[in-house]
Amino acid sequence: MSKLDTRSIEERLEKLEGWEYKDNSIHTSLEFENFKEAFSMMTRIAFEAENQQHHPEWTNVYNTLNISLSTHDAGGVTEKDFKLALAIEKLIDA
Ligand SMILES: C[C@H](O)[C@H](O)[C@H]1CNC2=NC(N)=NC(=O)C2=N1
Repeated sequence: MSKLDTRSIEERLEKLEGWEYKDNSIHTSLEFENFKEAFSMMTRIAFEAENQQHHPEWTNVYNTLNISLSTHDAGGVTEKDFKLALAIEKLIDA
């Protein structure tokens, strides 16, 4: 999977509300009602990540979740990151 250039990353980001490109990754920040809701969503995302064999870098503090996606093997952002980001958006909207 080859690394996408900045222009194609920005183009794809137009369809992903709340995501931005910085530090060679795409990022989002989510806020939930409480810790249980945040961790429940992390569990759902974890199963999806395992299915895709593509995994987030993330931090959780109480009700907040910060997610960064990049493809380590490619040294940047690839289609794999957008595939996982879209799946995360679907889980959030579900
Ligand atoms: C062999 C295995 O599929 C690879 O190590 C995968 C696992 N999950 C991964 N996740 C992410 N975010 N980037 C990778 O390059 C990556 N590589």
